[in-house]
Amino acid sequence: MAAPALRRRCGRAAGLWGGPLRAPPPPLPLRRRAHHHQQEQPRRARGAGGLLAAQCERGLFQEVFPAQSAEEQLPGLLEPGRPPLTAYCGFDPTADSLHVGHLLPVMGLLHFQRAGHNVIAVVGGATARLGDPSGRERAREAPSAERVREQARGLRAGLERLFGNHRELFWGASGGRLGRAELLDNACWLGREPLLDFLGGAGGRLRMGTLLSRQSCQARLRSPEGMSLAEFLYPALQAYDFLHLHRHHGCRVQLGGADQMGNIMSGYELVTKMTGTDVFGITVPLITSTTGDKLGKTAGNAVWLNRDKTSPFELYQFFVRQQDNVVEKYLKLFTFLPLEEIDHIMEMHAKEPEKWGPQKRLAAEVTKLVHGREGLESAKRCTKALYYSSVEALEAMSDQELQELFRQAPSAELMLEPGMNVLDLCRKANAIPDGPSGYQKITDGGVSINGIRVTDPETVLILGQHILKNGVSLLRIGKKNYYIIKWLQL
Ligand SMILES: Nc1ncnc2c1ncn2[C@@H]1O[C@H](COP(=O)(O)OP(=O)(O)OP(=O)(O)O)[C@@H](O)[C@H]1O
Ligand SMILES: N[C@@H](Cc1ccc(O)cc1)C(=O)O
Repeated sequence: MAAPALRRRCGRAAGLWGGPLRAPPPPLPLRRRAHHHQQEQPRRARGAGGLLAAQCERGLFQEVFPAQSAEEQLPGLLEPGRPPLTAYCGFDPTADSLHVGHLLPVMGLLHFQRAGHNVIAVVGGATARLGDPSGRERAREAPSAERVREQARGLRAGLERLFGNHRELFWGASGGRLGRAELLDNACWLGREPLLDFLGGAGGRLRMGTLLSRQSCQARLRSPEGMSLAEFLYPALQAYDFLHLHRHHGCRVQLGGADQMGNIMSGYELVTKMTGTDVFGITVPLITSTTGDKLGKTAGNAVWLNRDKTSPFELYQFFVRQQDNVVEKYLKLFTFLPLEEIDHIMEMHAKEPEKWGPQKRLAAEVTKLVHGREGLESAKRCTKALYYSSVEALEAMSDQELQELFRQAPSAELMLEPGMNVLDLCRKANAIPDGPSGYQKITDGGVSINGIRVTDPETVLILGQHILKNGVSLLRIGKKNYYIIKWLQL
C-alpha cells in the first residue's frame, strides 16, 4: 500500500469542512476560512457532524487516514443522530506519569467524548515491554515487567484524573450527552495471546514490505545499532490492539501524535484485511520545545502531569511563560474555550500586552484540567507567595505546597527558644556563613523573612510576623536562595 501518498493535510480535506467533496475551497488562512464557511454553510454550534471540521480549525486534528475514505465517510459517520463511534489512543507506560505532550491526544479523545462518542484510553502494559521505535534513534532499555506494572498504575491514575476533572469541571453544566470513557491495558489481551496464534493470524496478514518501508523502521535499520526483532514487531502489536478494540469494543478510529501515523496505518491495514470494515486514523500535531524537540521523555524535556514530578505551580508557570507567538495556538489546542472567546482574549492582549492575559488564561485552564480546582488554587497561591511576596498566600499554604514550591530549597525543623533572634535563625538553618560575614549579610539587607527584609540581626523573632500561623517561616538569602523553616512545638 502506497500509504504516505494517501495521507493528506486535514485542513485540505474539503469534505471534512462540511463543503462539497469534489470542489474543495481554495486554501485560505485559517481565520478567513472560518468566516468564509460560516457564510456558505452555518457551522453547527455543537454536535458530532462538526467535530472534524471544528478540530481541524482549532489545529488539533492534523492528518486523517486513509484520506479519501475519511473524507467521504467520516463526516457522515459523525453526523448527529448517528450511532456513536468509538475512538482510542494508546499511551505506553515508559514513565510513571503522563506529560504535557500526551495532553494533545487526550484533548482529541475528550473532543470525541464531548461530541457524544465513546473513547478508550489504552495503557500499553504489553507494548511498553518492547518500546516503540517511532521517532527514536536508539532502542529503549527493556524495563522489567514489575517496573512497567508500576508505571502503568501512574499512567492510569493520571488518565482517570484527566477524564474525571473534565467531566466534573468542564462538562457538568453543558447538559449534553457525554460519550463513555474507558481505560484499558493491552497487557490484558496481548499478554494472553499465544505467540503462534498471533503470528499465524495477524502476522500472516501484515506485509513485510509495508512494515519495512515505514520511515521509523528505515531510520533505525540504517542506524549503526540496527533494530531488534522486538522493536520491528512493535507496529504489529499496536495494529493488533486496533483489531482487538475493533472486535470487542467496536472501535473505528485511532488517534495519536503525528509520529504515530506509521503504526496507525499498520492497524488500518490489519483491521480492514481481517474484518473488511473501514477504520480511520487521526493524528494531532507534536508539541515541541523552543529548540524544536518533541516535548517528551526521549528528549528529556518532559513537563509532567503527575504532581510529584511537576507541581501544579510549575505546570501553571510553564504555560504562563509561553511566548506570544504560540499562545493563541495553545489556547486552541489545550483548552475548550470557543474560538470567538480566544479571538476576544487575543484582541484584549493586543491592547494590554503587559497583563499576559492569554498566557494566564491558558495556564489556568490547563492546570484546572490536570490538577482540578484545588490544584489551580494552589498554583495561584504559590505564584502570589513567590512572585508577589504575599504573606497571606504563604500562610495559607499546606506543607505539601511548600515542599512543591521550594522543591530544591533546604528545609530545617527548629525549636523556638525564648529570645531567639534573626541571626540565631539564620545560623541554625545553616543559611549564612559563621562569623562576621554572616552577620554582615543581614546588615547588608541580604536576608528576608516571609518576604520582609530584616536588617537588624538582633531582631527577636515574633510569632505571627516572622513565624506564620501555619508554623513556618520562609527565609530568603540573597535573590533566590530559599530555606523553609518548620517550627516544632510552638
Ligand atoms: N510532544 C507531544 N506532542 C503531541 N503528542 C505527543 C507528544 N508526546 C507524545 N505524544 C503522543 O502521546 C501518545 C503516547 O505517547 P507515548 O507515551 O507512548 O510516547 P512518548 O511520550 O512519545 O514517549 P517518548 O518521549 O519516550 O518517545 C502518542 O500518540 C504520542 O504521539
Ligand atoms: N505506540 C504509542 C503508544 C501506543 C501503544 C499501544 C497502542 O495500541 C497505541 C499506542 C507510542 O509510543 O506513543
